[in-house]
Amino acid sequence: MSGVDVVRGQSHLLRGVDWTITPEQRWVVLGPNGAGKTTLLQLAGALLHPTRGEVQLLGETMGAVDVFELRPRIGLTSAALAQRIEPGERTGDVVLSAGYAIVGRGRERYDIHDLSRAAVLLQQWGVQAIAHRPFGTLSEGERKRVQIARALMPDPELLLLDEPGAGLDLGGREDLVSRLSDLATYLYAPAQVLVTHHVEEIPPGYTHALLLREGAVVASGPLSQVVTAEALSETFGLPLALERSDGRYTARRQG
Ligand SMILES: Nc1ncnc2c1ncn2[C@@H]1O[C@H](COP(=O)(O)OP(=O)(O)OP(=O)(O)O)[C@@H](O)[C@H]1O
Repeated sequence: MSGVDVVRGQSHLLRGVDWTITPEQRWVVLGPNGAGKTTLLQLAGALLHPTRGEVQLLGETMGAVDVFELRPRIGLTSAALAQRIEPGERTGDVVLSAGYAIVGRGRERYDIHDLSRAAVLLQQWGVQAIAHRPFGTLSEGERKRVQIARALMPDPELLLLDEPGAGLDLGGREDLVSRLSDLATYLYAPAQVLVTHHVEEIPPGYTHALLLREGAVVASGPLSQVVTAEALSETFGLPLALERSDGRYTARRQG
């Protein structure tokens, strides 16, 4: 992204964003409510065009490419997408049908490669035992893992995760962080962007961070240089103390 603005009416949702992601990088995007994180992810997911500036995705320039060709190359999970999944849909089919970029299993034909890839992903994300159950009967943690398995099904080149830790209990969060950490360090995994409000959710193995406040980038670059008490305090607008131990971060208000 180069000099990107997103403007709606009088509001600047994003202003002057410059951001480059290379395939081996794993980025965390941090910022308070309303900072523009979801808007940034929609740009990265070819779901939104910038008002000004240029967005290049997977070698294509937005505005000069058919977004319907680009979108299957990008895996995305978000609360908005999760709401579109039919509660009665069989969990295994939620993952399987992603190969066709549809929600729910229709009359498509799945070959043995689709079926075995879905089976591997269900197993990797710990939801194989509940693959027969309707999606609506799953816990929040199980749903989050199914959505990530679904996003990975088309073997995307870029994986975008919008607040996958939201609504999870401590055990669910820790399980998710550890699975995301495994995915981050897997050599053939896609480039990854994880949006979160909480430094506790940064998976070990993530390499870079972008901090957003009021639509503007406060800092971006290698994780250890960007996720600092000073930069986080500026981003969230309150004095914060930060600790790092075994690759995990914790933050609390200072004073
Ligand atoms: N179509 C729109 N018109 C006007 N303002 C909008 C529009 N869409 C989003 N906004 C505003 O833009 C700002 C950024 O929204 P966005 O959802 O990107 O933030 P966010 O960082 O993801 O927030 P949260 O952490 O609460 O999910 C918010 O103040 C939101 O109200």
